[in-house]
Amino acid sequence: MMKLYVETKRQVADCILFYRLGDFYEMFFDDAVMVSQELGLTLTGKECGLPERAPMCGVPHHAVESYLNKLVQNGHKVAICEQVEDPKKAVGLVKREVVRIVTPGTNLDTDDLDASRNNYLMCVFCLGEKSGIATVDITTGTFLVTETDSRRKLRDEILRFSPAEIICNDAFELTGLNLQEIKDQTGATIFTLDSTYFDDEECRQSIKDHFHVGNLQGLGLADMDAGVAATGATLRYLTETQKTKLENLTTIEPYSIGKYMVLDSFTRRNLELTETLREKNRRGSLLWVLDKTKTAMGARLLRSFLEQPLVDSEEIEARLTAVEELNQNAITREELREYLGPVYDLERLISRIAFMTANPRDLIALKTSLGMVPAIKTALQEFQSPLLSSIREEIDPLEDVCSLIGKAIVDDPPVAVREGGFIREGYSEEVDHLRSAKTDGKQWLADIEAREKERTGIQKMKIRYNKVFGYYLEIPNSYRGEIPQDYIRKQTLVNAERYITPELKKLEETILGAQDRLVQLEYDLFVELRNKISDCTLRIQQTAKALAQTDVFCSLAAVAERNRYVRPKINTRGAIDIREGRHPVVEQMMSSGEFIPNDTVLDNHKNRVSIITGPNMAGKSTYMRQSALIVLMAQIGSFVPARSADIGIVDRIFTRVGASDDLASGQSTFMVEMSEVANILRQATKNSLLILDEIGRGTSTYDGLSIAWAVVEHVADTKKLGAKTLFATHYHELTELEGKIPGINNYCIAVREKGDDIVFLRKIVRGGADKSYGIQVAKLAGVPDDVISRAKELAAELSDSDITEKVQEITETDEAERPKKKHHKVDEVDMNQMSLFDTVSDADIVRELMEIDVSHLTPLDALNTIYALQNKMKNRWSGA
Ligand SMILES: Nc1ncnc2c1ncn2[C@@H]1O[C@H](COP(=O)(O)OP(=O)(O)OP(=O)(O)O)[C@@H](O)[C@H]1O
Repeated sequence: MMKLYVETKRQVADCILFYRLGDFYEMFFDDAVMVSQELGLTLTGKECGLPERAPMCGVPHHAVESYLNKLVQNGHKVAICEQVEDPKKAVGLVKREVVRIVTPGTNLDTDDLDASRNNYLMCVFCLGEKSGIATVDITTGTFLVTETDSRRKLRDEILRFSPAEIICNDAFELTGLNLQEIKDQTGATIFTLDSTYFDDEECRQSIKDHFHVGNLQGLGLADMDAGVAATGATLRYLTETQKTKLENLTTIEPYSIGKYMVLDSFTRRNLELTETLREKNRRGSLLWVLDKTKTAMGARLLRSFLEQPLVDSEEIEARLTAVEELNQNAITREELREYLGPVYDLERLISRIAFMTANPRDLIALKTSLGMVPAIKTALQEFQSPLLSSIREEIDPLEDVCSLIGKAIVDDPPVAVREGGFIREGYSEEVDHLRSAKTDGKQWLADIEAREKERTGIQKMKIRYNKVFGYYLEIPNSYRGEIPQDYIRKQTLVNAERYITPELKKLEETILGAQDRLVQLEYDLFVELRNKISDCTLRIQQTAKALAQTDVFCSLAAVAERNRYVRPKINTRGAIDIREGRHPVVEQMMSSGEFIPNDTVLDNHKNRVSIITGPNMAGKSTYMRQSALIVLMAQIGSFVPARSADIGIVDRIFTRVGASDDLASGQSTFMVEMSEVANILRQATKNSLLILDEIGRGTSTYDGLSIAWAVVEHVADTKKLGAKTLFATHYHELTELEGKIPGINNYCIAVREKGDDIVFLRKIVRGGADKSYGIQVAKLAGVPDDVISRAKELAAELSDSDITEKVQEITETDEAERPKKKHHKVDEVDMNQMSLFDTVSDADIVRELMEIDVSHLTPLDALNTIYALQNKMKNRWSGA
């Protein structure tokens, strides 16, 4: 046995080998040591003909999937070796072979996967500057392919898909991409394949064979040499690991990277698109606000919308029109959402069917889901927009498949296909007969006994059973002369004789073999049915896709209605004009008070760069992120949180927000900040939107200010970059640039001084703030009083020698040429806003206090809320 094991292990040297022996899967040698360490299993030894016993550990076969999943999640490949029938030998003879290889990107055990995200395997083929990227999710049948000439875009694509596994040629490691960063950010395991996987001719042939086409033109792959290599290698890798036909990969979708807005991983993270920056929670992300989908397919599609906003105005408008129609016809939309409720994950179900791992319950889930499809298709008739009409066209009611399952499988079947008991009565005569044999057998025997008594007149005959003869007729010796000729004598006892008849033996066979035959027959019928459904994979996949889209657009429309979003206008002039915009997440997370809306005006001319100043905690970051999120939402086809919004399409959004240490890569906070800045300045175009928050704060004041200054000059200069930019800073000196460089405007977030304290007004106004109020905010945060007083003393001393003078030297220009700077005394701004605070009553304040959901407040929000309430109270009593 050990010899066979060692031979098998040699074939799958890069895998952990799970070797089935009886009811256990066993591992030996290094595999055993590694698995025992990673899974905490006991390590024992086995005689192997060597002086030392072979290290060994094992897992019971019924629990193998969970052990296997853990290993795969840890980045291992696992090969399963089992006994299979040997077609070359006589029936019943078996051989051992590897039946399946499970890897992180090819794990089919969907129960252990997050339904709201894809499990991608990505194949990267690099040749010179070019890379072909094939991305596949075998649990859903998604298969995408693209090419790029840019390393940066390759990295962005990898990070965008966040694959569980990357397979590549050896040139990938030479691309200069930071593989550790890729592994850290995606959690992907990277395996390098040998060059034979990427052989051009073989790749072309395997693609043609798989998709049953004569040439690659029809698949859209004709001009994609690198894409073809990546696709061909993917098909070979999947065939080798799955050891079966890849029936659910029915289509391949070539796409161009330029079709989508570029969002690098920092931006996705900083804007908290799918999870929050710190806790990595879904709650608090944009996805959390927008995802009111009813199906797992819809949830996955919406996530991919967020990760790849569009740049084509027609496509964006088409989505917006669909959302608008669903928004206006709320009754039918809610009807649709109700119909979508019972729809299971059709994409994953059909993959399980194609890979022959689906059980009877999966088929019932499919039937339940398909049962909703005709109603969804009918409801969609109410909508006329081109996108919703084409979605309706794509939906196949699949009534044939639904009724086939309905006729064949009972409504509440057992999970295990080997237990039987799931074929519906009336579907197969034989099944019905075998079932009756089990339950009606006794009656059949009684009927025979009665009939034979009648026929022979032997009233004392009895049908009995023993293990030696099975069923027999026992007749007392006194009737010996009346025994019919067709009775076959089997045994003579002292007082009686035992007989059998052909009829009795046949019945015995039926009764005794019924259970085994029934289970086998039900299994065969199930496999036949599963294969029939598998033939409909493409139809089911197309319908699933259409249902996922319906779900996403309904969700966007429902969220728009619930949160009072408006349809944005889309323009290609590059002008962004958001009136009374709100932060989609912060406004949902607020447990008390109202979110204060703000305007954003940016264009490619007079309003290119906004320098935003204001105290800490004033709301600068919130304002900048909300502007970026509104642009992004518009470009995925969503309504936006604003009174009105005119959005000039941007090709990229870049953010540099806050300080983030990257200790793992040995980089300091400032180093990380500067590499992000460098990346932005190199990658951004004049059609990009830049969100730069406190550039340069991670170093000394002079250096920081100089860097921030130079960056502003660079982004504002149309000869250099000229990108639309929101730039928040505590360097008030930067406000000097307004009027000096065209396109730069100062804004500040207003606060009001109240004695020694400040009131946050959250309103953005033109002009620069003239004070930073850092000490007041420190006081708010609970810094001890003596430290605060000392800080005030020092601030008074330092103000005389502050760097403003220095800056004025640098910026010395003809004052007459400069437009008058609009420095606001914050006390003067927005008095309307302030009166809001002054007119509340005690009862209002108490009510507001009572309504606070303390369990959902962060400490900072709590502090803010208490402070706001306290101020209202102070205002009231000082006014009284
Ligand atoms: N428009 C608004 N309406 C209501 N609350 C707001 C608004 N803007 C911001 N806030 C609240 O103020 C808090 C602080 O905002 P934010 O972090 O944007 O301030 P900041 O000016 O960037 O601070 P810092 O300079 O210290 O980074 C937010 O957590 C949010 O709860």
